[in-house]
Amino acid sequence: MPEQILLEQVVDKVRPLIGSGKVANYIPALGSVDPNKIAIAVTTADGQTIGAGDYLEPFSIQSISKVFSLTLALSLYTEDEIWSRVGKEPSGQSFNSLVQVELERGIPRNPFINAGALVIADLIQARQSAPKHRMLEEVRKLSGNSHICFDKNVANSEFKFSARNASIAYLMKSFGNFDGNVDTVLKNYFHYCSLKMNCADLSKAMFYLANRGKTLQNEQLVTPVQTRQLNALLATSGLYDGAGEFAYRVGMPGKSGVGGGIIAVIPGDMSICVWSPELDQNGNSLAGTRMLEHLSQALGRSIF
Ligand SMILES: NC(=O)CC[C@H](N)C(=O)O
Repeated sequence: MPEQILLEQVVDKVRPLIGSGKVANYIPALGSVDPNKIAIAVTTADGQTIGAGDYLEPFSIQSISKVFSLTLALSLYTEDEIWSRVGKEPSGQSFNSLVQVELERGIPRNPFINAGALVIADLIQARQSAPKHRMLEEVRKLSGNSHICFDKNVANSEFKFSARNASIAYLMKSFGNFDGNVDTVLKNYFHYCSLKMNCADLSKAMFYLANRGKTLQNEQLVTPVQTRQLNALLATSGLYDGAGEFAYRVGMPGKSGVGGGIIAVIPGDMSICVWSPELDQNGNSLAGTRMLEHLSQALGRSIF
């Protein structure tokens, strides 16, 4: 199990990499984040959370929310209902690619690229009243932090510059794979992405992925088999077009977001969250990936 001192060493080792990536600015409200922030937090099998760096500072979780929405959809729909509308394969394309949706007739490759997450948000919208509020309640419960909020500024900024995501949704609609009102579903999806959480919150909230589906509060959120399946999808598609490189260097199921956060899991042992806002060319946190690589080497742990 990692000790506090190890987490501090990991942060110190990687800090010099700040300056070699690029903060996402295609969502204008994200562009103003301080690139010098760096953090790691780990929740271990005994339920303890430790952290180093800015691990109590909230950031925009962005696509990490796609893990929460898929988990939620699994509780609302049968497997067939979900997997007839979205695939389970790595995309090999950027996270917001439009061409693949056209070529594959409106069925997104997996639930972690934008097209797939929009289908999942469409499914949630069809079965839940107040989906934004319900998601907020869920993440507050999973992390034990009742102060978690949406960042309205980020959500509105994304909606204002939503041409690409709206195009993806309309293209899927043209193939009959999108039922709801596009603007309504986009607004829900952007709110999920705009959730502000810190590394400690996220490592706690993702604990169920390391604990056979049981949350820190000892609730069975998904079954042990579903947990294994979620981790398999995270290992193959959680880091977009960088999933192979991430598997090679880090060797854990993981999910990144363009806010610079990455969550990762060692099943049975721990859930981890790192944060550093500058991204690599695939849209994954550059120093964040490196922190996970150092941690996995120091612990001698990987799923492979
Ligand atoms: N990779 C990401 O984190 C992308 C999420 C972002 N909200 C988008 O839709 O573009």
